[in-house]
Amino acid sequence: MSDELEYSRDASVTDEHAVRILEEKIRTMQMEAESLRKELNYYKSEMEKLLSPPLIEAIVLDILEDGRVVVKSTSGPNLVVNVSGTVDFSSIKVGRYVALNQRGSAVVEVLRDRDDPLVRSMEVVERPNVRYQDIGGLDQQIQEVREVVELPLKKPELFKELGITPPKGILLYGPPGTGKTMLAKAVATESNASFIHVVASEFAQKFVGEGARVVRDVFELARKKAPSIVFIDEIDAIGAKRVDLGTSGEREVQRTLMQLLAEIDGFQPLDNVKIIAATNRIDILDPALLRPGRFDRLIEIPLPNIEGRKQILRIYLQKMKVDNSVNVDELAMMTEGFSGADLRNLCTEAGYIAIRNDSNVISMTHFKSAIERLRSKKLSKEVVDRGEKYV
Ligand SMILES: Nc1ncnc2c1ncn2[C@@H]1O[C@H](COP(=O)(O)OP(=O)(O)OP(=O)(O)O)[C@@H](O)[C@H]1O
Repeated sequence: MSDELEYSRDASVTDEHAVRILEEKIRTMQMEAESLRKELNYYKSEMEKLLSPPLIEAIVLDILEDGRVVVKSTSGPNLVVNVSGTVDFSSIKVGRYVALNQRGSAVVEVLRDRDDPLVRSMEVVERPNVRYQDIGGLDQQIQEVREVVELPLKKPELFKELGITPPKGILLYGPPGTGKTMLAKAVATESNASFIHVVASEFAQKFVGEGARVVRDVFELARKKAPSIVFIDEIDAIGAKRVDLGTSGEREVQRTLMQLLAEIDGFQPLDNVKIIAATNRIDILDPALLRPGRFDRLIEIPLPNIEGRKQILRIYLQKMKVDNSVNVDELAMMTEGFSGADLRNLCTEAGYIAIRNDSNVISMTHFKSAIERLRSKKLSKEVVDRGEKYV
């Protein structure tokens, strides 16, 4: 091969390499340009936001037939305004917060519904459908709740006549999954009362700065829906013993608790609103909650004993297709330490095992496998709860 040929091959390899490098550079720069373009758009839109005039917040009071609405601006008079064509008219409702343009002449935006989070963490059931007979192993507790909640709601005159005051609030305490919520719902059903279910831990978290207002709203609703039962689950989230109130979060929880106490104190024992609270941690509750006239009737809802477990199992088994091998007494003996919720899960699990085994009826063998499975699940959960899990 001549020197000349060798040189020209070398030159063409070098050129190819240079082209590849240049192409790579172009690609990188194109990507940079794209990202700079995005950044530019972001800053442009931020600048627009800063320069745009502020809107006026208002609440809708009425919707007129001609398509205009009456609003009350949060700091001013009532106004009759038009609704901008960009707004979905069907989303405008009385009581909804909207934004008016700067001149205050038209609704230009419908704002997030303020009540949304409240509604989400508060369930209102006009008539729950849990009955006393759906609850197993709590006969004595049911009896007590009937006397102190159901009877005063149904027959207040009886108490007036005899001159006795029933408790305004009762506290159900005991381990998770033992039927506290069920019991509260059942009293509401049997007393023909509305059931307002609030989870205290949720509103302590969700309503930063608004806990006290939410408590007020809950009780206002309870009065409107009376006869009613306000069920406050996990009350320890707002009713734990006072800590040193160093942080604003602690002060907030404290304000929520004070409002709750004020609401309870505002009721008369024979008003047709009753408060049932529930906790797994009675040991940490603020004694202020347990003073006479507040939650002064404490009812323990323990894990079911063997008789209780039999009763609960019977409730669930009667709805299931089981064969003759299934022995309730034996199952109750094998499930020491199980809560009502665990027993319900056991029945469901046994059903799944039967399905997996192509069986159209549930047998004792299915139950035994389900117990094994649930026991090991419970065990690993306990380990995790105690923080003993190795990672
Ligand atoms: N005593 C019981 N009888 C029948 N079913 C029960 C019983 N206890 C619990 N269950 C079943 O377990 C489910 C959960 O129970 P529930 O919510 O009432 O427990 P809880 O004590 O309120 O628990 P938590 O403290 O976790 O809120 C119920 O919906 C029901 O299916």
